[in-house]
Amino acid sequence: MLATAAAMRAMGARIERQADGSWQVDGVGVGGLLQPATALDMGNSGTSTRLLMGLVASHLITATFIGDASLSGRPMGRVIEPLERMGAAITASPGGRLPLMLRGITPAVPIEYTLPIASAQVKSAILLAGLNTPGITRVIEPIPTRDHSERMLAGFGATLTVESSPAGRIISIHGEAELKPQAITVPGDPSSAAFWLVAASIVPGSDMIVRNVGLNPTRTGVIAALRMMGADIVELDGRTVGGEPVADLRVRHAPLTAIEVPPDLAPSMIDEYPVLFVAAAFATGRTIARGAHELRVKESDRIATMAAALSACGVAVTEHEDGLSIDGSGGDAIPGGATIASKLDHRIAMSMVVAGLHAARAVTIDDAAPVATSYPRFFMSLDRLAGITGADA
Ligand SMILES: O=C(O)C1=C[C@@H](OP(=O)(O)O)[C@@H](O)[C@H](O)C1
Ligand SMILES: C=C(OP(=O)(O)O)C(=O)O
Repeated sequence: MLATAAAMRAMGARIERQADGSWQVDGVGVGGLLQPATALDMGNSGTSTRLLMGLVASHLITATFIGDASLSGRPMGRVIEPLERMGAAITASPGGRLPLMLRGITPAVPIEYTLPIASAQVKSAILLAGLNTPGITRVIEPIPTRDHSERMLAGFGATLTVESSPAGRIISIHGEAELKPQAITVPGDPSSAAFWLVAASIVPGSDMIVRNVGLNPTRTGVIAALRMMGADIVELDGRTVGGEPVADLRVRHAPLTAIEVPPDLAPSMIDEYPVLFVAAAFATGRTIARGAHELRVKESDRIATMAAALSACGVAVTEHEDGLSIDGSGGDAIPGGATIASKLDHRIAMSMVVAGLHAARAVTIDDAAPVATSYPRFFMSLDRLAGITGADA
């Protein structure tokens, strides 16, 4: 969030954090990002990088995108290819990686693009480029991915249509519409909630309510998988917030049973595999999760990193090219007693903290700073759950 705000400011947008914690953005209008920005430091965030590349692509801006060691190793070819088709000129480091320089163009060329991989980031990058592109820019997604961008763009008044077809979902955006300012309440992130759902499921005696969890159906794969394993998760007070379904979730400790995780859940739980692997480490039997090759190109190689982390804690893990098989403890504490390399990956750090909540010996994370990437208050919430006085969540 902070990296995105800084990058947007560098391009002329006025973005301020308010005293009540909300963000105020004074828009410059579609097409109005006029200031050339030299280096945009995107920190650790692939989403921010890929979406901003899309936004810049249809503006007369030349920007250099840089990031930390993790982000600099991640593939950007997936957005470079469609954005070049729209007319942007992009010079990337070998392998289509950061640092890269992107020269946007106005007017850009509208394209029709079928996503070769299920990626909401690629879809959103193209739609954002399409906002300032004359004509209709179209994305076809054979496998549905999270649809927050479509909901948000429609809510801001973009002319956007979504149709189903035999080829998949077709999302069309008509360029050059003016967007209307809005006040938006952002629901709680289901990816962050997943840590507490697993924590309560594995720690005996737990009974927890996680408030304000976004339950967009394109994001709820982890809840479906945990329920298949026997997790006791109940939705309370279902409502709509910011155009998204939201509920409070009550989760109680429950014995978990191993499953074969259906591969078609992958797009709706891609960021939750690390913590699902932790749940599997406490289940009875062997959990098999395959079809999640995309995990290899996240903040770290999440298949290899989680295999190493769980093995170090005494869990029997078999690594596959596209996932893991994990033999669970049957609900007992895992041995623990290891220092985990989080590899600049927030989800690894938080997942292994959760694993440490029911371990015979301490689980130590070598570097917990990356947690701030997606959940700066994670440790405050944890302290509050543990009843540590003065904690705030
Ligand atoms: O659109 C988004 O905000 C995201 C989409 C996902 O990436 P892909 O859809 O590219 O897999 C996800 O892994 C990432 O953490 C956030
Ligand atoms: C936030 C995440 O990813 P990205 O860096 O791709 O935005 C994530 O994978 O959890």
